[in-house]
Amino acid sequence: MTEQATRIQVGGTAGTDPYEVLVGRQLLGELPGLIGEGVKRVAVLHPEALAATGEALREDLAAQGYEAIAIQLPNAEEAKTAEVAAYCWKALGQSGFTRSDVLVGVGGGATTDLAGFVAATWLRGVRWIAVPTTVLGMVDAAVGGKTGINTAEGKNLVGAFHPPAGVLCDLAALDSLPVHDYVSGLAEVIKAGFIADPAILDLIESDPEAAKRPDGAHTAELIERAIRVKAEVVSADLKESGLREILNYGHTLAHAIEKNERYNWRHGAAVSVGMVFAAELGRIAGRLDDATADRHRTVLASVGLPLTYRGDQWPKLLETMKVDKKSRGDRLRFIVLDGLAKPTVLEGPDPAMLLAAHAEIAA
Ligand SMILES: NC(=O)c1ccc[n+]([C@@H]2O[C@H](COP(=O)([O-])OP(=O)(O)OC[C@H]3O[C@@H](n4cnc5c(N)ncnc54)[C@H](O)[C@@H]3O)[C@@H](O)[C@H]2O)c1
Ligand SMILES: O=C(O)C(=O)C[C@@H](O)[C@H](O)[C@H](O)COP(=O)(O)O
Ligand SMILES: [Zn+2]
Repeated sequence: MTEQATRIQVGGTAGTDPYEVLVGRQLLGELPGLIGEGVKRVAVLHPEALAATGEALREDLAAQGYEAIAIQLPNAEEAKTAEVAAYCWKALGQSGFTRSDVLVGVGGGATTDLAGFVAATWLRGVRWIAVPTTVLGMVDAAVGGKTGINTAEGKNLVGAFHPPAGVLCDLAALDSLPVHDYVSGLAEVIKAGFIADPAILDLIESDPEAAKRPDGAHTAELIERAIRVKAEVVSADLKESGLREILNYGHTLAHAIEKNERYNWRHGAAVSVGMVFAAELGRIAGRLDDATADRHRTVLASVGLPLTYRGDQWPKLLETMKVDKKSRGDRLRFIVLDGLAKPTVLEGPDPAMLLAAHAEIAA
């Protein structure tokens, strides 16, 4: 039975279909309503780590009369490849998936990015539902319709905007999440704090140890606040023609670090270093006050997120950053802060400025 859940609406403006993000416990009772009428087949895409969850969900859907299949994906970033997408297309083709059938992505951000991408591309777009099972998936990846895969040249370079029909954030899923992954997700929560909702930072600073636990006093509030930040931004600018770029705070360097580490760093850990870099860039550009720049280090370190990266890698990182999606021609663009919760774009910063900011994160 579905317990009382918090419902956050996304979209519904500028011609986009509205959908809801539900946050609570035991939410799977909501799934049939989201799957909708006249659906014959449902595919459950899940990572290896959630094999039992994926199979249980498949059995549940089969018991409800759907032709349900489970498609197991590799864990984490290994799922976000053209080969894995092709494997899914083959499974859907062999099962006769039509435009009236539905995909469900159950897992972390890597799983929902891949599941959403397969849904966006199969028959040029079928309905999909996100069931995020990590902090990061709940507060960021499953919301907003950015789907995609990586290529040899970099992170998320191929993808589509294809919003889900609904997002079910069952907080009970977080109980099995390794602490390393839990903390990684906090980087995106903290990002939401710096770009839009400083109350998030106050809550984490009030008890950093509790912030690292699913049973922490403020867990639900932190997750809901971060979702609201994301929902508001993507509702105003689904396709990133302007405002949505603020969600990329810290990501220009983060994606370059992830690629450089062959995706052995979690996304959130890289975003943590990327935000320290962006804060220094803002400070050096004369936009961000010292106290807010320093606060990045203290709040990120308080939950155990990294602040530095290997100093000898700068030329490679700079090269990779050139293919960041915010770049225009040869001009690099960064999200920086003009002050707390005042994100803005820094266009084509001087190379010396970038080097100086890099010196502040170089280990
Ligand atoms: N589309 C977007 O808007 C958006 C936003 C932010 C991040 N992302 C993407 O999200 C990805 C990172 O997502 P993530 O941090 O959730 O990592 P992840 O999806 O790689 O998951 C981390 C690990 O945890 C396992 N896992 C997932 N849920 C679990 C659970 N409940 N219990 C035990 N293990 C579990 C996974 O199988 C994986 O091994 C990156 O690829 C990033 O680019 C996308
Ligand atoms: O939703 C967005 O927009 C974001 O930028 C959120 C980011 O946290 C997320 O990592 C996103 O996948 C990055 O997108 P990209 O366009 O830089 O690949
Ligand atoms: Zn991110």
